[in-house]
Amino acid sequence: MSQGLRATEVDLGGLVTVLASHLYSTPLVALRELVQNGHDSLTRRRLEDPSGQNGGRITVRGDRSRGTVSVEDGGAGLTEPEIHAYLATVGTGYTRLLREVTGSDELIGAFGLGFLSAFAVADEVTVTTTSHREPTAGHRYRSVGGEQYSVEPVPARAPGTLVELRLKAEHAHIADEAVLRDVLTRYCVLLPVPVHLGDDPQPLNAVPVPWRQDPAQDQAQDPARAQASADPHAARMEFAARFGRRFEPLAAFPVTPREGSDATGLLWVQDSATYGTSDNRDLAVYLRGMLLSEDARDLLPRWAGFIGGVIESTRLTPTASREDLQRDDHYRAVQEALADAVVDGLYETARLHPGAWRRILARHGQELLGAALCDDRLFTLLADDVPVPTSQGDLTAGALRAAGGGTLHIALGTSGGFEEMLYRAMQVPIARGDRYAVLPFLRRYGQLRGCRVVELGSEDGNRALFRDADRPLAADEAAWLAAALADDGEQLTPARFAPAELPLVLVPDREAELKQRIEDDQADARIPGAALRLARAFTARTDGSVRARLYLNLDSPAVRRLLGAYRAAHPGTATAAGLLRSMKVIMSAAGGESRGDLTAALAGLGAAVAALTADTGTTANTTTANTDTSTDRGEATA
Ligand SMILES: Nc1ncnc2c1ncn2[C@@H]1O[C@H](COP(=O)(O)OP(=O)(O)OP(=O)(O)O)[C@@H](O)[C@H]1O
Repeated sequence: MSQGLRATEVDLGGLVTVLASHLYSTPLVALRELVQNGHDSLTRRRLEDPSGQNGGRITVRGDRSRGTVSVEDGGAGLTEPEIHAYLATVGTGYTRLLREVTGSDELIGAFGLGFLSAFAVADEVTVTTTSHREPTAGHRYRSVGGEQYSVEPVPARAPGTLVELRLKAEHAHIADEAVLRDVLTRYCVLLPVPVHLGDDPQPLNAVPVPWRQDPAQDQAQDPARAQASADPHAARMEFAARFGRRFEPLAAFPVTPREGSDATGLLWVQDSATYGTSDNRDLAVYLRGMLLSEDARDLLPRWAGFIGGVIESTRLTPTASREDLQRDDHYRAVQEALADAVVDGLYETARLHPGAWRRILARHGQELLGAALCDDRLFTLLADDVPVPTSQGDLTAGALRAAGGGTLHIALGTSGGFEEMLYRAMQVPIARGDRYAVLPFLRRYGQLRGCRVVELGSEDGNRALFRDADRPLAADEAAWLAAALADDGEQLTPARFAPAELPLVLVPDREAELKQRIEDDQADARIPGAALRLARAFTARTDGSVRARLYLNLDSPAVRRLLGAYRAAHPGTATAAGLLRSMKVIMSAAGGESRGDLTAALAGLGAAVAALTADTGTTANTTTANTDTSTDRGEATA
């Protein structure tokens, strides 16, 4: 076996295909790479010939009928040896060498790969170029597929380069002006050189970049920019409105360098009706003016689903495709800086732009509740402002507390049911603890402001609301009431509560409900094992046999009369009890709690009305009918 060193073979054809077609997520990236080469070439020319032409531009043209796109620059151009050494050599570029020599951080290219992406969209690529160092010589590079190429002399042109693509049939749409405008506006918005589409005299990237504005310099150079930098808030809003494709901005605030992060840019609150679980984070990252990542949402905090933005940073390291970022220390530093910038920006908005702040609270209330729990400063900012959904519409925690006489009332169930009715009767708003983040937010608010929190549906909460009856009922009375009023799984609990007009309240045991749901979900195998074990640990103390507590209000005149009638063996006792029971079942059905037999309850109601309006002679029959209904359910009767 040979021990000598051998050269690794490269299958150039395969490599070109991989690089051209699989490195980038979208073939449109080819446009970005060609515009970037134009920019670097203009920069090269300025660095090599500082006294020469100033400015320079890039022009992109599309011709749908011919199926071509061209990118032209007035930059440094290439000599023939440079064509061979840099343009046609994969992995080598003059741009990187130039950066190393000059230390310029304006140059974008680094890998010597970008040009190959032209072959992802084009069958044939032609490059016609004249170097500013040899202004009398012209060269034309031509390649079909990228694997082989030719270079021939052509008449000299003004220094610079014209790259022409003959598009593959499947990419012919790229030549459409609308497509080019859309893609290039986004790619080039931060490029310092003007990029023109066709003969349009207005560059695609003419929008003033608010975080790059220097009032003194702008005043000297451009009145429009000077105006923009005089009103930074208006300039930010305009940039955000133009850039944010999906949503209108409600407020925009700057990203500034801070410890470990050089990121600058703009963040804005999107005017989208988002919900707790929606993630509309939208962040574009630019490196030296070129779009690097269209969707860098992970740089934004997870809770900031309503934030859009643009940042630029020279410390974030791109992957070779320049579409994603290395997850290194700088990445994490920028993540922290952006979280701070969002919180600072929200503070600034609350302080300086109350109208916008109100709209943000109204639009993103639910998400902000969750966000407040993830960030202490945000919690402090939002604690008294953010709306909480309640039975009386959205209220701030402070208003909820004031209306509850200093207590925050929170329902744990999903529907109003009797709980809500109780509170309606008391005219106390009750927070919807089943909604996203409401319960933990209010618990924390209660701690912060030192106020009582009653969670209705939990044992503790119920105890706080329904005072124990001070004198227990006689055993036979309690047993009779339970039989006459409670359905299966309901535990009758004599109590005292306001308002006195309310005779009874059925409060489902939310923990038992949860247990039931977990068992059902498990039957459907929807809960993964680990989650199920956790949930079970939580519901272990609930045996599940008591699904609801039926609180009987001993302060209620109706209940007192009923007990008096029972003690006096009044003939209407069973009718009256049946009426209350029917009312309970009907109301819980109306509240979305299907407990008890609704049909029997409705029939019971009819029977009671009949009994109450009957002649004395027929009362006994009706009472018997009601008694029969009870017996059918296997319960004791009076
Ligand atoms: N329009 C142009 N004008 C002058 N030189 C060019 C032009 N386009 C490409 N080149 C030369 O060809 C080289 C290779 O270009 P290519 O786009 O493949 O890589 P790059 O720009 O150097 O790096 P990257 O892969 O990071 O974009 C460049 O470094 C530059 O020297």
